[in-house]
Amino acid sequence: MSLIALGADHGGYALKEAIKAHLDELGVAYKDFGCFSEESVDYPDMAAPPCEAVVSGECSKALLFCGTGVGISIAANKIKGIRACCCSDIFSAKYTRLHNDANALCLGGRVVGVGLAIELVDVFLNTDFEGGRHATRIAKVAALEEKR
Ligand SMILES: O=C(CO)[C@H](O)[C@H](O)COP(=O)(O)O
Repeated sequence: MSLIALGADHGGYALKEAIKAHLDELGVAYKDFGCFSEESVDYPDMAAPPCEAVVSGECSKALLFCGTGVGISIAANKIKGIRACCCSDIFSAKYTRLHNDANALCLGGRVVGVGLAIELVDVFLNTDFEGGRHATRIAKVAALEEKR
């Protein structure tokens, strides 16, 4: 598995650290774009560097964390080429890969526990895009980006 980009604000910092320990156990390589403490930071600032690493091809996917997972997903989805999904259930984490080819998973450190977060990350990282009719729809999403 290629390099995974990690990013978090202070509300997601502790969960990011827990997921790093899990990725270490699995031997999955990652690049941590911060934050590096629970000092307050702004989630748009923390979303941009890992998402840009995905868009540039340096990293294959991003795992993003804030308090709810929502703010950092909103910010991530402003970056051209990013398809970010905020998930707290396994079905959505699986289908956002199968149908949406999501390249960023956003988790809420104040919403999900470590055990569920690990399962969400595992299904997200290990599920491939189905393509076919879904590729047509992804192309239409990309066309919407071009209109901005
Ligand atoms: O979840 C978030 C964004 O969606 C942030 O982590 C949350 O808003 C931070 O809140 P506070 O500054 O009160 O710690």
